[in-house]
Amino acid sequence: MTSDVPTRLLARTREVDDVRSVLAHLPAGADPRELCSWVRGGDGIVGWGRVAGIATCGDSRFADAETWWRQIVADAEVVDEVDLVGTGLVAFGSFAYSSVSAEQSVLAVPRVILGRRDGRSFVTTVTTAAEAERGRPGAAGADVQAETELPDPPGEVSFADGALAGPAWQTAVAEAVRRISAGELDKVVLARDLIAESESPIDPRFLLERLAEVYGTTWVFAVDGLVGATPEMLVRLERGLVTSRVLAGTIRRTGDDDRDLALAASLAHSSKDLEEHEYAVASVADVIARYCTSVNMPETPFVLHLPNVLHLATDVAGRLTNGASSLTLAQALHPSAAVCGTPKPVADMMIADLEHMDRGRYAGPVGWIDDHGDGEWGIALRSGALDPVDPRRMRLFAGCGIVAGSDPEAELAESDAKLVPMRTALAAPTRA
Ligand SMILES: C=C(O[C@@H]1C=C(C(=O)O)C=C[C@H]1O)C(=O)O
Repeated sequence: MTSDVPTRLLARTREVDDVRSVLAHLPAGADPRELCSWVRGGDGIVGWGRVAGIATCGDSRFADAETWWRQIVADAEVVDEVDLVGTGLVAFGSFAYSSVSAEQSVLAVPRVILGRRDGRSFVTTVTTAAEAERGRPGAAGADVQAETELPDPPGEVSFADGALAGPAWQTAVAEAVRRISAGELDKVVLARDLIAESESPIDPRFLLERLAEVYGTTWVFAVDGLVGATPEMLVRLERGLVTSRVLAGTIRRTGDDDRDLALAASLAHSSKDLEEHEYAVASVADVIARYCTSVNMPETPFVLHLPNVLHLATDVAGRLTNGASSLTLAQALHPSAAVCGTPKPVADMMIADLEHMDRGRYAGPVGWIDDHGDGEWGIALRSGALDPVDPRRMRLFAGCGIVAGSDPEAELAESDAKLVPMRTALAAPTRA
């Protein structure tokens, strides 16, 4: 575990003239790994620079981050003149899927956070007390920079198989179906990766802009080089209200609206997809019920329309009873059956056995937490991880829930559809 605990953080949030787009203000030339984003449909927060952070791994990764954050908050001086979601002292975070992952989980406090909500914009500046004593500007309130130039595209991009080529991954899916039919487990989510290689370094700002343009109903995120547009909210905690959006059960869109409507109706009645969905909802509802009263869980899912796919979706809500933070809730909910399976321990072993890769931070919680413990943690799906050494390389991921009725060829096609957001953000038109 590495953490740089500065003396004491000073944070100040103030209202600024409404910015058209927070993403457009991410500065060019900043360290790409220090760019942070959590934006949906024009609202959200972005950050840059890093004033404090922790990197940790293993079983204790969530607890390490939570302990560190509590200390930072306890020592900090926060002046929040705005009091909206995302104001005050905020850390962005991204956690490895597995406790045995080689990848570090991170929580980072940017030097500047720019946010927008319901037409109001704000900026939070953070410095250390030591810097403030030396007269470094920051907490006193830096001006919001002008919108930056549109970032450069990464040029020609090629895609290569990651751990498993398509046919080998289909064999893994077939083996999972066999084990499910033999009664070893009910559901497992199997993922695959693709390696993207571009002509020039990949600027996360370019990807974020493109993802936000097309996938406006998703949460467009970046934390420490992990970039994506997730439609799945693991947990949001806002003033005691806990909400979660569970997705599982997917159909690819055709591009023909009439046909897509018919597909949506068939998805809502597909017993294979409804079964897959039920496992995921049960895994989330069980945990929410442990932390909340007044749990609200609709009996039937709705169909969520995204530009590339349709998902079965259920929104679960409850009122927090015990003062847990959003990060504690994320830890308790991770991994849900939407990205792991049922029962979890068997599914996790099967994932390690059949995927032949380290998921890194893909499918782990990604989001932010504030000084009250409120925050939003999505599941890092439809995403890619910038290579820490080579800025022209990125690893893209996609996975599918496998149940007894799954067909390996259809699952491969579904995983391809889930790779579309990142592939098209990187390069248009895509080429294999
Ligand atoms: C695992 C992924 O997506 C998850 C799996 C789904 C499914 O199998 O139907 C749907 C949404 C997500 O919960 C992914 O996008 O990589």
